[in-house]
Amino acid sequence: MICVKNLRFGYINRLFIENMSFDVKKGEIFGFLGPSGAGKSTLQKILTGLLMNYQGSVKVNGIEVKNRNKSFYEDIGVDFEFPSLYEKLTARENLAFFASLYKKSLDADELLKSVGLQQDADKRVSDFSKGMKSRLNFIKALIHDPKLLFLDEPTSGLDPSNARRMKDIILKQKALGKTIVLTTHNMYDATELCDRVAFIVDGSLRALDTPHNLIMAKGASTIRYTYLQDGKEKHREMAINRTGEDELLQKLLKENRLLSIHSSEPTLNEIFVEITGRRLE
Ligand SMILES: Nc1ncnc2c1ncn2[C@@H]1O[C@H](COP(=O)(O)OP(=O)(O)OP(=O)(O)O)[C@@H](O)[C@H]1O
Repeated sequence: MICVKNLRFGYINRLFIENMSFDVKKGEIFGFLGPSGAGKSTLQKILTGLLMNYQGSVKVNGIEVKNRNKSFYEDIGVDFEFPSLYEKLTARENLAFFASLYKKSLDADELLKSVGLQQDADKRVSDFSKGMKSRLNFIKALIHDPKLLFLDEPTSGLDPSNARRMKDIILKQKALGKTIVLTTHNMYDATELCDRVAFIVDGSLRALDTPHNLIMAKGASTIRYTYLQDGKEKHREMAINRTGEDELLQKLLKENRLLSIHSSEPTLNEIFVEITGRRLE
């Protein structure tokens, strides 16, 4: 769906992105994960044809982005971080306007309902809260039923229940066969939503794999168990792949003396720090 080869790009004289290559497959949720200023939005802008003076090849839907024409956007939905809505129009009027720019359009009421804005459909956007605007901006990206969605920080600024609603819609879009490219600094979102994530730092791609592989490649998970000894609660921690060698654990299991046992994997955040030497926040 997306094929980037030897991409090079700079805002001024100096190259910011040097020789980056990656593919995004049809039907996957692909995440750019990185700290502020890493280049996530820059990449999104290149992929969506907003920054055209790149070198190398960037093909989206089979089209070299530099040579895009108007129909390029028929199959692309974009929800970038700052809402781009007409404040004097109502939510419904905004959707009708944006739908008129495309050949195809979905039912506006259904979309408004999906993000809990059905009661606010006829209110002016100027009277919307930040979270309401961001939900409307999100369905604006879906109005023409695009095959490919670009989302910039889709859950940022949303309360937990609306963030959940947004993530469910993203997963539903994937189930419909859509390809989704999203940026985030939120490792929980990346772990939950993304089939594959690219770690981006200072305009370069430092790792690219499934969240599970990235986590598992960096050593075994640990287990922590608690038991009673001489009337006192004690605990012990060890690598999950060494449990067979732990005589105490075998003994406690045999004597039914374990009080609790937990496993803990490193988080994607810890892996990010280990690979890139940088924190996500
Ligand atoms: N229009 C521009 N002109 C010059 N430099 C820019 C421009 N836009 C972004 N940059 C620089 O490019 C770098 C990457 O910015 P970008 O917005 O892509 O980062 P990001 O990873 O999306 O950050 P955030 O998570 O804060 O949105 C930063 O150093 C930024 O200052």
